[in-house]
Amino acid sequence: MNSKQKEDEEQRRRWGARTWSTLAAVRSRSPLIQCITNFVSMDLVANTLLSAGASPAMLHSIEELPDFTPNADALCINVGTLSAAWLPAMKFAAELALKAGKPWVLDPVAAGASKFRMMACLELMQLKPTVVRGNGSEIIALSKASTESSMGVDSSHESTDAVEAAKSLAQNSGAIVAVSGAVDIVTDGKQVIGAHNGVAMMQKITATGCSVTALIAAFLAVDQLHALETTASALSIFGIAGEMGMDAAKGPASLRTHLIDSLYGLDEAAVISRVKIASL
Ligand SMILES: Nc1ncnc2c1ncn2[C@@H]1O[C@H](COP(=O)(O)OP(=O)(O)O)[C@@H](O)[C@H]1O
Ligand SMILES: Cc1ncsc1CCOP(=O)(O)O
Ligand SMILES: [Mg+2]
Repeated sequence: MNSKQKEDEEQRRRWGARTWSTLAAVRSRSPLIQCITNFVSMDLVANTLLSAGASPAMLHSIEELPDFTPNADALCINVGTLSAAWLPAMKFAAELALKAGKPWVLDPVAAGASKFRMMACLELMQLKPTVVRGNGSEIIALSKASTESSMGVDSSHESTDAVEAAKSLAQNSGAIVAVSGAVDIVTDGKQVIGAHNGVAMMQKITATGCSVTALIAAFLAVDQLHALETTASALSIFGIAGEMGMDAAKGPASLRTHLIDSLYGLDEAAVISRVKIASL
């Protein structure tokens, strides 16, 4: 190997060791992750968190938040099935998490679909999420605060189309911004990291994006001081579970099952050998 190849291999090994260490911490500490998420995603999000070793709680009534949110280890807010009835609780939970010094993550599902949804996402962004994770179209729409594309939940952009939008959103909000896709992009507005794990069929399972956002919350619960790197590790782990699940899957339904099983069974050797994270 030449010196560049040796350096790349050393960087890849360091990422593998870091990623495994964070997953091992989630498994040993089983952080309590409060999820205010959409109806479609609740099952897969909860099972993703359980299989990673975390403890999910899908709790969204405003009456319970003062007792519960400050004691959770992280909060995940997802606007997938947003309604005016749910928005006050989302905002109150974010305020409580912020006040308690707990990490919280936002999944701006279909942010550009309507003015109401965009307004809700912008108001939630004001409450300082640690990380925002969306697909390319969602991050571009949010960065421009635009509903002109009036999109659904699926992306019509590649993640690489959204790098500048993600950097701008990170600079303006102070959040780490992650854009999922064939390569998952993570940025703090300056540094840009790429996580190259996963399989395309993951897009054909509803709520995989929601689930990886919740997994980011679980990883932040054990290491919020390195949010940029921790987010890249979570994205890589979920992608590796997809890759290993794909070896046994026949289509999206069986991939959903095998992804959960693979996430549950990940060991150090698989993680160290499969992690593909690098600075872009
Ligand atoms: N073409 C692809 N190749 C590999 N992994 C992908 C691809 N597209 C999406 N993924 C993975 O699937 C998951 C869901 O991503 P995505 O579909 O972009 O989010 P959303 O469901 O919010 O639209 C992420 O973990 C992402 O890394
Ligand atoms: C189909 C749908 N509609 C509202 S939320 C949702 C699930 C979106 O999940 P993901 O963003 O992970 O694809
Ligand atoms: Mg999504």
